[in-house]
Amino acid sequence: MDEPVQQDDDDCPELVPIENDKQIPVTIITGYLGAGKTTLLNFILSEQHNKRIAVILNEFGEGNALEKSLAVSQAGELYEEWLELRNGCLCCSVKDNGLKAIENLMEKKGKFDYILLETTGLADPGAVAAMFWVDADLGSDVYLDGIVTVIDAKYGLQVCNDGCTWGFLNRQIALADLAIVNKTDLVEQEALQELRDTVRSINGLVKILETQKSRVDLSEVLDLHSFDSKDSANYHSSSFHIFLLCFTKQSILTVTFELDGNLSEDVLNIFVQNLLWEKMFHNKEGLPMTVIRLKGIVALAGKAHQVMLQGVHELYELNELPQLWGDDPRINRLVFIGRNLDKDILQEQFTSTVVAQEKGA
Ligand SMILES: Nc1nc2c(ncn2[C@@H]2O[C@H](COP(=O)(O)OP(=O)(O)OP(=O)(O)O)[C@@H](O)[C@H]2O)c(=O)[nH]1
Ligand SMILES: [Zn+2]
Repeated sequence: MDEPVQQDDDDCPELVPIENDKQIPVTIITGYLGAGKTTLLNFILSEQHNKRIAVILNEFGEGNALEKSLAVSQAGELYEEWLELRNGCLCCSVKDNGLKAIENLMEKKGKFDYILLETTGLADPGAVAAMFWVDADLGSDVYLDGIVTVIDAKYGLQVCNDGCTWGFLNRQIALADLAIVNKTDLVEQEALQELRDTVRSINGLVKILETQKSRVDLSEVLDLHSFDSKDSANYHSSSFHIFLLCFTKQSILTVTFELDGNLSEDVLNIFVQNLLWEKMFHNKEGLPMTVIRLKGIVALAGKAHQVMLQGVHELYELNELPQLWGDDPRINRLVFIGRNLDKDILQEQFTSTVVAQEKGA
């Protein structure tokens, strides 16, 4: 039976929305820096699903413009809203921004029937998920369908065992309904088994899938209804309570800069290898800069297309994008996330090696 529809007195008749009392499922996609979240999101969007899917990206640091352009360039005409985290501390900032983003989405309700929310690699999914619980009490238009945590098969264990970052991934695994162990092409069976055991030891209930390029069967990811029963709701909200404790990002910093001009691919490779492999650059305290995640759009000499730079720990790749520079200024935009980063030194190194060499050539 239909519930009586409540209407405001001052509603103009023609503005009354088409009745749509169906709640929209939200899947939270979480996982450490560079694990393959955006790859999963793009894979879901490109698969046959007969759903109109909205995407919300959760932002860490200052790399907004770049994150946006990366998402747009990869996923084409998807609809986006942005969650911005000013200081990187989710529990302090996600709630208001998050609800606002959802409200904005709600205004466009009817245009889509599923929401995918990618959190930053340093997000506490508990804080993000709790946002939906709060709202659920108020009779929300959305419901949390499930939390999916993407884990890097190569670097997952390293992160798990590293005291500094231990917390992020463990929280992400602890709260997951589904764990996707991605990048299985980069590891041997033995390492994979060790990772599986670690995931299982953190979360005894989680379903574990193994993927390359985050290719999953959509039925394993969407419409999980993980939180449907009251019992599981109670179980989860009590864990949210624990995970909502405020924690800082410790020494992980984001550095972004933009520089115009064409870069030589060879010299760029040398810079990236010096940074990621040789750990050649140091901050003012003399500590080596360690990059966990590197992203960029670069203009390579002689190339009409934009080129995307992607790095995760020591691995990196350069890929030509479909986008042409055209009349746009050829500006290189770079985002570095890691420890002991110093913007001035990094930018100066980049300029003196990559940009200067190119100019001198
Ligand atoms: N070798 C290999 N690389 C992969 C695989 N899946 C994704 N990648 C690469 O890993 C890098 C990071 O992928 P993203 O999907 O951007 O990772 P993310 O988790 O969204 O990254 P952040 O949002 O920055 O935390 C990209 O260069 C991908 O091409 C995989 O199965 N194997
Ligand atoms: Zn991403």
